[in-house]
Amino acid sequence: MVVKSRVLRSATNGELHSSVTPEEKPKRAKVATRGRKNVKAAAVKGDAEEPSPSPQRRTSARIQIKQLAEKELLVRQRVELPDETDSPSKRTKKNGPLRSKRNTKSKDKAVEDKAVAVPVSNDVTNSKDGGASEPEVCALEKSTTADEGGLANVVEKSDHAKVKETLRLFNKYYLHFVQEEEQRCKKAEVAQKASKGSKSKKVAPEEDTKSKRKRPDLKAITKMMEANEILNPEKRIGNIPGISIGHRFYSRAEMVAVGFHSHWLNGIDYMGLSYSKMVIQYWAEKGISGFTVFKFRLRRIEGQSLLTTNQVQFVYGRVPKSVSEIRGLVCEDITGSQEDIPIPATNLVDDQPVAPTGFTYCKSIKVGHGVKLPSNANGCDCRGSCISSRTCSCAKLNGLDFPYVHRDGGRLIEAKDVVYECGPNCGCGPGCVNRTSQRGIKYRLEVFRTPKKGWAVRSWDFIPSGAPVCEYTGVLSRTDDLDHVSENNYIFDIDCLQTIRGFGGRMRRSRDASLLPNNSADGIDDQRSESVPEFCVDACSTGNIARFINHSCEPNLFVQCVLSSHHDIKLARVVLFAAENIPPLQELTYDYGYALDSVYGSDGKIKQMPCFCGATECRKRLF
Ligand SMILES: C[S@@+](CC[C@H](N)C(=O)[O-])C[C@H]1O[C@@H](n2cnc3c(N)ncnc32)[C@H](O)[C@@H]1O
Repeated sequence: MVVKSRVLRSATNGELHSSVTPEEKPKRAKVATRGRKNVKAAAVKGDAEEPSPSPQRRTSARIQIKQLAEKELLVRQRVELPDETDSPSKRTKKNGPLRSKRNTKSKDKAVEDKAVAVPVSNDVTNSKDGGASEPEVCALEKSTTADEGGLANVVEKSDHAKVKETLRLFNKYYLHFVQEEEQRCKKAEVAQKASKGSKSKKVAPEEDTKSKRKRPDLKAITKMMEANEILNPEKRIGNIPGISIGHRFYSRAEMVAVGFHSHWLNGIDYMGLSYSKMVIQYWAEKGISGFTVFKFRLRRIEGQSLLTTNQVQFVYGRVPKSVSEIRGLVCEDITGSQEDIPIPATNLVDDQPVAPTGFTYCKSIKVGHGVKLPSNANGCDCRGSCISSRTCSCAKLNGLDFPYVHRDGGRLIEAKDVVYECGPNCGCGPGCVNRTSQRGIKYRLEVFRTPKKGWAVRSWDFIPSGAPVCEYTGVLSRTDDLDHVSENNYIFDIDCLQTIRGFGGRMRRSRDASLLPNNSADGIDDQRSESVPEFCVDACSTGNIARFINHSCEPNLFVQCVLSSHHDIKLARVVLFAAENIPPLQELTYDYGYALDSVYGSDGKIKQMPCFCGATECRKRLF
């Protein structure tokens, strides 16, 4: 059997809610907010301070406006905004039709309406750069669906897919703007150095660029608002389709992207009086640190099931703090110290737990018999680190840009046909951003035993979208040479051309302007008939952690062909990247990319293998 490469697909499942019945209030209200980390917004602060049963204190409209303005000012001091004097109304106008529509009720109008604030949102003080900060766990309730099959399933399926797609789109925009920001900073740095050298005080880079500065996450959100790409733009009370309990958001902006928050800044949102029947009671109190704390007593929506602490906090389990804490440890390091970070194996499944055996760990590709690697390509002339995409010849191959951003040790901005990295003949050093996938494994991975899929892989660390996880290593072989092998579950065909063209039901990638140095896009299409992969990586007897990564119909990794030393796409390196923000302990998976009924046994009959990925959109078969 052949394990084939694949591209990303869609998301996780579920729905949510935010209310509690008055009787259940003290316990569950606490649960509902405790899962949300990094929470300093007024509504959530209320969590730390048990809602008081004392008489309700109403706050006048004037005071409410003042408090909101104070809060906004406070937040604006903590995050860098492009124009310090911009008023909220001015910003609304800038943000396009959708934003305008959603903000048609200004704060003043809300107060006129005697609007009831609803704690749709939480933290107002996210990380300064808006990047992957502390995750925010969805502490909301999964609603029960009366009809578990048929149509209901279809609706649910597409909701989850939409959430996943929206978050991926957001992360793509986000990384594009991160790149823009990194380039701006670099320019400013260079200009500053130049101005230090010269006596004239003509350049004031900080001042010069300050007006252009804006957080990449906010830019991404603005872009999505302008393009009407925000999911669930209408405010609502109750569950948001496609988001399950325990879903982790990694920035406030992600929550805005899926419609969980309607504003990236405000901690508390409001809805008109018509919704007042949902809020039993609200009041304001002085919190322990002097802030005004708004508290809300919400009514549980009819039919909504109970929410438990487990659902909110322990969806993925607990990350061990040391080797002694690892349950079911069967091997301390399957890599035999080859990787910088040990990879333990655990087995809590078998009665007599054993470690993975039958292979030799090898962190890099071994060139097999009958395979000759092409000579190294000419490199770029950059020094130290590649900075200018206009002068770096490797950047030119990537469509006149670097495919990675520096953030988090290097993240791929988006999946590409091929990524051209700097190689042995390049003038830059190992720290160059365009060598991101060559730096080895940087997350704490674990091989663990599953009941139905054999071994599997997960990470103890959060993995941000676009981060390289590992290369698929093994013996680089000719596919013809392995044709006679009947049972080998660890062969990865190097089928970049199929990936590029979207063959076999695969998602076609957006065409890269600079595709291959000597091949036009048409040239690649011409090779359609010759697209049977000539080479593969066989990880059966020799391989690395990638050989343990299972297939999923809704994967969180994607396969990226990378060329770093030579430029022969038939022998490209196969690297697995995070397709989305991956929370700790979630199984790492990619789509093996089999077309159904495409695998034949030695008897000439179609072979089938059941899929146990457990995804809502599972095809039920691997092939
Ligand atoms: C590359 S190996 C993955 C690691 C493997 N689970 C192991 O124990 O070594 C591929 C094999 O894992 C199993 N596998 C992977 N994903 C699966 C899935 N979604 N459902 C069922 N089996 C799966 C199949 O036996 C497949 O041929």
